[in-house]
Amino acid sequence: MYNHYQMQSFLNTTLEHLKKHKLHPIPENYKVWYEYTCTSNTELNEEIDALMAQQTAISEEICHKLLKKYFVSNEQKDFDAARLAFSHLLNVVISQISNWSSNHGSFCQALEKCTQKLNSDPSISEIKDIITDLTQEAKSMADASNDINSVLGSLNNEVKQLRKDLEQAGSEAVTDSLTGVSNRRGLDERLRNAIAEAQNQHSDLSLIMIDLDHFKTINDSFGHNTGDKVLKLAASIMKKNLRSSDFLARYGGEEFTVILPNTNLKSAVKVADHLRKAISAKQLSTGRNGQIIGRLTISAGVTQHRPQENAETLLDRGDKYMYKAKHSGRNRVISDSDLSSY
Ligand SMILES: Nc1nc2c(ncn2[C@@H]2O[C@H](COP(=O)(O)OP(=O)(O)OP(=O)(O)O)[C@@H](O)[C@H]2O)c(=O)[nH]1
Repeated sequence: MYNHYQMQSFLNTTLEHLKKHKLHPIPENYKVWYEYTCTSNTELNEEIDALMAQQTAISEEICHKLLKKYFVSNEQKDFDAARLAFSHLLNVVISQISNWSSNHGSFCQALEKCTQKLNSDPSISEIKDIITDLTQEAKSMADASNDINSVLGSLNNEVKQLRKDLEQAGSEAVTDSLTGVSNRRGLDERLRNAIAEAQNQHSDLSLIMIDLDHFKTINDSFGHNTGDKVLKLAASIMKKNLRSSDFLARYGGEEFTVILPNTNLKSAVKVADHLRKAISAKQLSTGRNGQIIGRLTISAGVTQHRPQENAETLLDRGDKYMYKAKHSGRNRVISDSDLSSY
């Protein structure tokens, strides 16, 4: 375990490397150079040293390759660790800023002392000394202030940029790149929180599992690109037809999940049926030559959270109802009230 000063020095050195190689301070680049600075991975250090010895510029691309090569075995775990290390080091920067601020405060105190001496009826030679001290203090304070202000300014910008990159990386990690709605990871996080809230507040919580019907036929008949567009369209129709408190996620493939906080089963069934109608209302055609795709339908399983139940059981039950809706002919909604034995 590193102490505060070691971490501080790793931070400075890592940032220097990023600056020297003109790399964006994003978590991935940070991970590579932080590991290099800590010399915790001999092979990585040897490879970077060899590249630098050949005068090879360590570009974003090389950083990405190094990241994949040395940390790919458990990418998610490493990425999370990098995010944690990053957050921790941001706190170190913030504490550095506050240290500098308190130094700045002590310069002001020294100045106040000189003023007090001047007010205590000093002799002419004492006044001369005070004036000399005062001039020196004022000069060094001005110098220090300039230095501190410029360091504070650049550090502040650095921190803001790092935080922005970190937030962006965090939000990318929970967003499905095709549809723009939450991905499975984001869903898991949100569902855990929604269950905890429902349990603490004794409130209702329902869930809808949705699967697009015969989606393979769209891909097979019109191509994968058209399939992708249909997926995006389905997600955007659903998003438009949900309240802002509801949470839509792409569960995977052509399956979506909606979390509905403060919603009982009856209302959730109405929402699912509303989504089903909204999606099938649109006659779809391909963009280029306007070939008719037809109407898209969905099968949905709706279930309400039961006391003490975890996310996995809730999702499983919603999934079972959704498959039941498929097997009962598709384009329909099946819920707890239809299948109480599940
Ligand atoms: N275009 C596209 N297709 C996807 C994506 N993810 C999954 N698919 C396709 O979705 C199709 C799902 O097919 P199936 O599981 O057989 O289901 P289905 O054809 O919708 O039939 P039912 O669910 O039984 O109504 C597969 O062909 C997948 O390749 C994606 O991101 N883009």
